[in-house]
Amino acid sequence: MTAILGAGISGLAAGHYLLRKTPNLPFTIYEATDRIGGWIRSERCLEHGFVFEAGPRTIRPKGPAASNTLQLIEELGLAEEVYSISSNHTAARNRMIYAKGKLNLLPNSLGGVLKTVPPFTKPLYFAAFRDLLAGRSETALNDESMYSFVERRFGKEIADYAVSSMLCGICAGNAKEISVKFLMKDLFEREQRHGGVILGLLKEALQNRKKKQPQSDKKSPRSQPTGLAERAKAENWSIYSIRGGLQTLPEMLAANLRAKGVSIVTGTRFEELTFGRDHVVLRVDGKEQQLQQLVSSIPSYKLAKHVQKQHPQLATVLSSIPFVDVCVINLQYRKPDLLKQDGFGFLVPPIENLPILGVIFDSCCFDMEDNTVLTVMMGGAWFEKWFGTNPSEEHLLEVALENVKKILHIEQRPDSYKVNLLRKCIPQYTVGHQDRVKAIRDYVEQHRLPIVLCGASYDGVGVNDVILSARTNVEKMAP
Ligand SMILES: Cc1cc2nc3c(=O)[nH]c(=O)nc-3n(C[C@H](O)[C@H](O)[C@H](O)COP(=O)(O)OP(=O)(O)OC[C@H]3O[C@@H](n4cnc5c(N)ncnc54)[C@H](O)[C@@H]3O)c2cc1C
Ligand SMILES: C=Cc1c2[nH]c(c1C)Cc1[nH]c(c(CCC(=O)O)c1C)Cc1[nH]c(c(C)c1CCC(=O)O)Cc1[nH]c(c(C)c1C=C)C2
Repeated sequence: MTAILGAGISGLAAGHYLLRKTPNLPFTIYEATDRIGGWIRSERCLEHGFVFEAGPRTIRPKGPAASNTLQLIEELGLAEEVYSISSNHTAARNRMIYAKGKLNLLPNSLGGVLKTVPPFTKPLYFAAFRDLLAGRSETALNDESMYSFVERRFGKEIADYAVSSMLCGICAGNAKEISVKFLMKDLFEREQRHGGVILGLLKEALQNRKKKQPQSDKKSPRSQPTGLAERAKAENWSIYSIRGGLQTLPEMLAANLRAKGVSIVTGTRFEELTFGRDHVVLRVDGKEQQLQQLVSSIPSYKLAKHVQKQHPQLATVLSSIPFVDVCVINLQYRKPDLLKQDGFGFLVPPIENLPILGVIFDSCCFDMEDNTVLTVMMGGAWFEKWFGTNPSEEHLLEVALENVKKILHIEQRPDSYKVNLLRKCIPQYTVGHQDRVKAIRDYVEQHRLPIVLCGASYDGVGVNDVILSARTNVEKMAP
């Protein structure tokens, strides 16, 4: 017997891959809340034709992890429900940052890199020169913060405006705390190896030319694009979602699993986890079950509580991965075209010292009939600084509306809104994260604990990453 803890997207994906690996092995998925999907939550207003997404709304189609998600979508028969946004759509081209009192379009072409574009005071290619001239870091580093790496190599402006905003828009995190390996592992390793990022890129390009080895020879079977991934490439998708909201994806996964006999139990809490030799005992709602293996897709800090008694050392590392709170406020105005500028939305760099992280222009990305729909995101690494520990919904809404008025000049009240306070929703891959995850997995292996870990706490925070994390870790399980 096997069980999966958590029915967020990673737990459900783990179920999908487990069923494929061992079709005759019975298993149950236990979910603590009364719904499936975890942070993926779409509230559909059929009457007025719009969707409020409380969590993720778009998925990236490029790269091996992305191809894996597209393959899953095809396997679930959802290919025709995909809603794609091509790279030349305004929602893909226009990403903005609010800085120095106005919205600034980020460069999306080579031309933009050659000119001086506000809020930057020099053309962006200057940053490449800076890296070439900066030389090697004085001491070899194992890890450092994203901010410190980018400031050292490319300068303070790039660190303050480009990288700090990008991190807000991916993990609601502080670039001064997040590990450079979270998004720039390759660049960091190039610097450590070659003494510079651009220098490393140039040297490697030369070496590759000498070897004349076609890249395609090196691809693993998993990264070979299949049907939908080929279509995404041919149609030049920038991002995509699913009609009716992203929640369709976990819903279809769950329906598919249930149709094949998998039991998904919601509203249940497992009380105790006891590891024995080659088995694990799970106590759920007063009943004990002996399992050969367990897949945990729940957040690391929650798992920590359950292993604390038997494995305090493991619990300490698990609970050392920090998480932040994000407030997501959806706003709907029953009037189209309230926005003066089309685009995906804007981010606010922390140096601006404003209480919002950014705003997504949902109705520019997706067809929302005659509505303007926006999502304001607030908090993250700065949640307590701005909102204390227990802010009221009214206060959060007023802060969001004040900033929408100030930045987007929308003065009217929304026709409908939803305030979602998502506690501990995004793990922070702070400096040392890679070593922490290695320590966790080494401990599990050395103590032969029959548990497999997947989900956002370990191998990446995007939807693609957590689905791939589920697949990779389930495929590694003993038969
Ligand atoms: C505001 C926001 C915006 C985002 N935007 C994007 C985006 O645009 N694109 C993108 O790719 N990604 C985005 N993400 C990230 C993505 O949504 C998450 O990484 C992903 O949904 C995490 O899935 P998961 O299954 O690992 O974890 P979760 O969704 O946290 O699922 C874990 C499940 O385990 C359950 N659980 C917890 N404890 C127990 C227990 N003791 N017993 C049983 N069950 C338990 C929980 O209730 C939950 O259902 C965003 C995330 C947030 C919060
Ligand atoms: C302001 C808060 C957040 C916004 N989105 C997220 C948060 C926390 C979460 C999120 N967004 C993206 C990912 C990663 C997906 C992946 O890599 O698989 C996550 C976890 C995608 C993303 N969104 C923005 C950027 C620059 C990225 C990186 C990938 C890409 O280029 O698509 C921009 C962006 N995010 C938010 C806003 C307001 C925004 C504005 C331009 C909100």
